Amino acid sequence: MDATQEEFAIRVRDLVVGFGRQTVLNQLSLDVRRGEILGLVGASGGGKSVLMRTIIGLIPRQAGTIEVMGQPIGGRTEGAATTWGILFQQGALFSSLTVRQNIQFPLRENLVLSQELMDEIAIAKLEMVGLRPQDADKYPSELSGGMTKRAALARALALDPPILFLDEPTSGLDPIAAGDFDALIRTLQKTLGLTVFMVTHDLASLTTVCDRVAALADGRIVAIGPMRELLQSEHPWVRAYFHGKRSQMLQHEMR
Ligand SMILES: Nc1ncnc2c1ncn2[C@@H]1O[C@H](COP(=O)(O)OP(=O)(O)OP(=O)(O)O)[C@@H](O)[C@H]1O
Repeated sequence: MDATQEEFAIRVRDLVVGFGRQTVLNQLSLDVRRGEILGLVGASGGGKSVLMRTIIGLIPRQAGTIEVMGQPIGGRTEGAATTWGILFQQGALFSSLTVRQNIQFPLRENLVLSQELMDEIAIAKLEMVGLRPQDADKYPSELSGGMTKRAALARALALDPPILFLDEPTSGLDPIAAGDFDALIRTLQKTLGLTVFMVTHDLASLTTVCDRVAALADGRIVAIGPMRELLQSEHPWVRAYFHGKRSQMLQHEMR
């Protein structure tokens, strides 16, 4: 592995993705450094989820290259979605399975382990995300929003992935639960050395946990850097996003 491969967890070059006549990502390039938490912002419908799903290998691309942990991602990467840690915005857990069974799902799909070992792993992952062992037997309908996110995170961590992909992880949580979840992500990133790729609209998350923020507009990354640099960006969409009335109000509150 050369030095560049060691430095970057994800490298995207000249990526083109579209559906029918619509081009969603147009010659997009992006580097995610190993061990960083990168926040991705962009207009609604701008292509954030499409970018994440294309990197994971769930959506085919029309052009460009993608490397994850030094490995080129093919047009159709099978299995990546189960071996990397992914927290989708919706459909986080299988409703007919208990929390324990949900966490064990990727283990069963990818490994051959004894039930005893799988039970031990499930409890260890639950503790890692701040849930109690007795939560293992609950069904998703018996969990609060915050607990659901944590259980989904435990499942995402089941196979000890080097990268976590999070799609709006704090959406639907109250500010306290969202803050707790951000703190958890930060702790996991530090203790496990994870790289985190996070799509979010949450200004508090962007400010408090992201090492860098990338802004997606017109199908490309138009600005990338620490939040203080993004706030200085001259790009019209980035300015409108961070200096619009709502953002200003929040930033003022956060001071
Ligand atoms: N499977 C698909 N087939 C056709 N069009 C799609 C598909 N997935 C996404 N799109 C289109 O691609 C565009 C980008 O969608 P995407 O979900 O990535 O937006 P987003 O930036 O994540 O938005 P939001 O912040 O609202 O979640 C939209 O116009 C959407 O309709």
